[in-house]
Amino acid sequence: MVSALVVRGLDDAGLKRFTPMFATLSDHSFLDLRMSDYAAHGIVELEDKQRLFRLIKSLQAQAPGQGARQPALEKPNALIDLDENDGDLLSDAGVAFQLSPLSNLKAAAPSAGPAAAPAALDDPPKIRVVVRKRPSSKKERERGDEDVVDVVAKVNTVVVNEEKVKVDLTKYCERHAFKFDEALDESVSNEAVYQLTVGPLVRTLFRSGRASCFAYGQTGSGKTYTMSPLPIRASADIFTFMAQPQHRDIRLCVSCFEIYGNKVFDLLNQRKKLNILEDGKKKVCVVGLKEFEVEVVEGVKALIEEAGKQRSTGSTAANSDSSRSHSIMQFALKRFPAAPVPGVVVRRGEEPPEPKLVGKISFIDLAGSERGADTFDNNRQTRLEGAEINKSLLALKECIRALDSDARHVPFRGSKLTAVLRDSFVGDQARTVMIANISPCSSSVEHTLNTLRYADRVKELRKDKADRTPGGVTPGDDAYYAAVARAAVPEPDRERERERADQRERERAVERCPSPMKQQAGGFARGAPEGDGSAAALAERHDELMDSILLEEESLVAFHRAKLEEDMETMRQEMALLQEVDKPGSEIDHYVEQMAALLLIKLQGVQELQAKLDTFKAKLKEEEALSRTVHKIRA
Ligand SMILES: Nc1ncnc2c1ncn2[C@@H]1O[C@H](COP(=O)(O)OP(=O)(O)OP(=O)(O)O)[C@@H](O)[C@H]1O
Repeated sequence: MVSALVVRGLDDAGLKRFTPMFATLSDHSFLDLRMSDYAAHGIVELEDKQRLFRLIKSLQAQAPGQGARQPALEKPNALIDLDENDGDLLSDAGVAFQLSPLSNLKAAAPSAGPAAAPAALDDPPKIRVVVRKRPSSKKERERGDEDVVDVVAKVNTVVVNEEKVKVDLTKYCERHAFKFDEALDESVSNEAVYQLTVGPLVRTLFRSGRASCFAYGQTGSGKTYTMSPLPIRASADIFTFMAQPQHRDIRLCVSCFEIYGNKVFDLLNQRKKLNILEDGKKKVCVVGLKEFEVEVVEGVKALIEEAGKQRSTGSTAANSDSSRSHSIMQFALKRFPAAPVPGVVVRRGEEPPEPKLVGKISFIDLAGSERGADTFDNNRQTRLEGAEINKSLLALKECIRALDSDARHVPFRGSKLTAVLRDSFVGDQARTVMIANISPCSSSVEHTLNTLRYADRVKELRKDKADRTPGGVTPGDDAYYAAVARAAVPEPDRERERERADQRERERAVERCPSPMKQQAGGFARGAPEGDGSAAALAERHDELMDSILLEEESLVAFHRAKLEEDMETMRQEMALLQEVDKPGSEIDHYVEQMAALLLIKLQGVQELQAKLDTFKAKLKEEEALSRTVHKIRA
């Protein structure tokens, strides 16, 4: 007979009337029910099936040893109508932040709350890579855009069926299989996503944990849909922990900012531009970022809503509302010193100490991954943004790989994004979850493969390599998929492909360093392209140029600002000199000498600024010409 836990779960899921139908089952058999069994228990309506599926998933996710207990999933027939959810992210999030049926039960139990989670989740792995496939939309189905992605949840494998054409014009299907820590199909709810990703990280925050959760994928693959509910849901668990006596002095502080191009903006303070500085202890600070103390889930929800409104989007040739920025929401758990006793005067120098950071988690909704390729068409601004996106996604991958392989050096300086997330990548307490979002459609197959390759490479340095080797699939009812998962991509080919990509990345990384190699790139920028004039070679040179433009843009603006301050100082000295010369008995020789010195300073300043501007302008011109040439060759 099912336990009271399941009975309550059915009740909360709106399936109370079906409880008698499961009366003869044990909890174990209930959790192993497949969709084809539902009808035998009276569940025939689509909506009821969906509810039951989510309930089982949610209970499985929280059951001890859940990883091993996943039943083989059948391919659901587009249970979720994508269009019904369009534009309704926060209302979805609103549903998701309510505790799952199981969490409700836990909260009611004596050893309640997230603290009662299974021991296996007590020390989550350093990184987890999870893939989530979104359902196809009504529009996509209507235009016959086929679903080419199979998720074999039982073995956490994603299979992409890519249609190809031979030279004799016959069609064939190339299958690509990838294995991840978790492969989630279109029927998996946001609640289940939370339980499998961020949920286990929350407790670590109360033990000095530093966590980050990234949503990666092409535009429209479901990043925002996946990411928006996670902080809301996490805050519900955080508040439950905070209610425990040992955590009463801890408070939740929320901030949210955006990296757009290579600039940082506060999304909770009218998009105020922010600066990033590294202090003496190598701590990277986002200067002036506004932080809000929040006490209820609704508060977090309101802040997400506000940040969403402020998040900027740019228009591109391909998509008029694509997301071209990384948005980062941070939760800082801070321990506040006891409040001063009322009436007791605090003397100067005896102010209470600053609040102490206990734990931190960042939720990062990344820019559309395909935007990194926007480097040839469109206007210059879009090209520069594309280059910055490319650079940051590459740097991010390297940082996560370094974290996973316990590397001593974490290359967080590779981009603004990784620089601001530095503390998530260093130290024993750092934990990262990458959620790679994919579209099911045949029209997106190339981007889907790129996303899966990126996610695959993020985890490939893992020490426990056996854990990530494709295969190990038990033949049975999933024999077809098992065969595909093992045999689709021959391992030597994959190795060769990885080596080639590694080589390319290494070459680019060298170019980014301020070294003689870098100066060569600068030399190229000034001179005419030499040697190989093929599109690939030009594109590579264009990449280098973009990198140096991005770096120099910042230094040019900083130099201009510094010069302006110098000018103001010179002006003050000129004013003083003028006042002095007007006084009776002033020495004209002194005036002439001083004035000449000040003019020289001004002149040198203008010349230096002009030289920097000319160099920069030449690079812009060069970039423009090169991007047009590559675009033409490729068109
Ligand atoms: N798992 C899902 N279930 C149902 N609908 C989904 C799911 N994932 C995404 N969608 C829907 O797909 C559409 C695109 O999703 P979303 O806006 O999250 O994409 P995105 O990757 O954030 O795109 P962008 O990079 O442009 O911000 C939305 O209408 C969203 O509601």
